Amino acid sequence: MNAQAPAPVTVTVTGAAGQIGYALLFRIASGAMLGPDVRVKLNLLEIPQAAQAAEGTLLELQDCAFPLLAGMEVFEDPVKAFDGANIAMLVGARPRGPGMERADLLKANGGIFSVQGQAINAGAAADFKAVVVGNPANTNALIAAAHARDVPASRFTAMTRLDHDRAVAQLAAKTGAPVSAISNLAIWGNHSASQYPDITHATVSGQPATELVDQGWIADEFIPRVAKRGAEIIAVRGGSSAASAANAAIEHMRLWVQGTPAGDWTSMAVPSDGSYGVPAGIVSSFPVTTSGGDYTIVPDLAISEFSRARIDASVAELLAERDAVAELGLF
Ligand SMILES: NC(=O)C1=CN([C@@H]2O[C@H](COP(=O)(O)OP(=O)(O)OC[C@H]3O[C@@H](n4cnc5c(N)ncnc54)[C@H](O)[C@@H]3O)[C@@H](O)[C@H]2O)C=CC1
Ligand SMILES: O=C([O-])CC(=O)C(=O)O
Repeated sequence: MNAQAPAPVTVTVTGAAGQIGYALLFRIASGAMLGPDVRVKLNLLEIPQAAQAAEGTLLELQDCAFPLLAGMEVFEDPVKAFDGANIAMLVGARPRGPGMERADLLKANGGIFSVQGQAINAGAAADFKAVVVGNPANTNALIAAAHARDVPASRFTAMTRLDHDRAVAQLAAKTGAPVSAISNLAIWGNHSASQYPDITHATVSGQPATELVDQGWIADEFIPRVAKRGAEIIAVRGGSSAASAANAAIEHMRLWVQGTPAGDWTSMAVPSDGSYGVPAGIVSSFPVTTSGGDYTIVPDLAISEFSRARIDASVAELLAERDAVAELGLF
């Protein structure tokens, strides 16, 4: 090893023993997220009941002999797990159990994300960046940011790249074009069934997507199919999306760190700056471009009446979630 090689990037992964964690860790260690020349140190955070399973995953990571993997450790203490973290993949969350109301779910996850926000505040690196995958992802990001007072809220984002990829794949299947021909598709709002997958600015091989599909398909098939795809996967697979969610988390962070390609954007849920009438502070999905490790909400897009109504409906749901966690004293 060259003595002057840059220090490895510390990536903290929560919920490391879960199904998304298992699909995520090996690809991060292989260089798929940060590039083929960037060494990584993996900090795996789990609850005590799952820490042994995470230790087992470490053994398998060791057995891969990844040249870029500079260290790895399992933690049960969030303060230790986030100490020096450059990047956090916040996957671990409490799933909805039998008889749990929405407020119970928000409360259980609010407890997790407030503690993790405090731990991030205590010791994360100056260039810290987080993507929240664990549901309800947008509101969990809001809670974590609120408890990390010294870290800019803009560093806490939530994942809607899976929705973005699902939408690209559906549009490709409908038009018969390869996925690589599709650009400028956007997801707005919440990572929930209220999200708005928007093809009004999308192109397929340079041609406006709206010239290739009819409005009936967009409203009655495309939007509900993408928005309810998580439930469709659960119904067909018998378990929630795992490898596709891990892939999207890698893409989210890869694009944030390495930049979006010229002429295209990605979708990320980020704290609103008031753009497009989305109240400031709400963690809502927008089309964003990225460069030099920063992101920018794409400005000045024309928003049709059809789009406006759908963005507003999803934002209303986010405001209701924010009010619910505020009532619980979590935000
Ligand atoms: N944003 C998105 O597009 C998607 C989000 N999800 C969400 O991702 C989350 C994880 O999904 P899976 O991996 O399938 O679930 P899973 O149940 O297989 O794994 C979750 C893991 O998190 C751990 N965990 C729970 N509390 C923790 C804490 N306080 N600290 C550290 N770890 C903790 C559990 O022990 C478990 O190992 C779920 O909330 C799921 O709804 C899933 C798919 C897509
Ligand atoms: O729907 C779920 O429970 C998991 C999820 O967030 C998705 O697949 O988009």
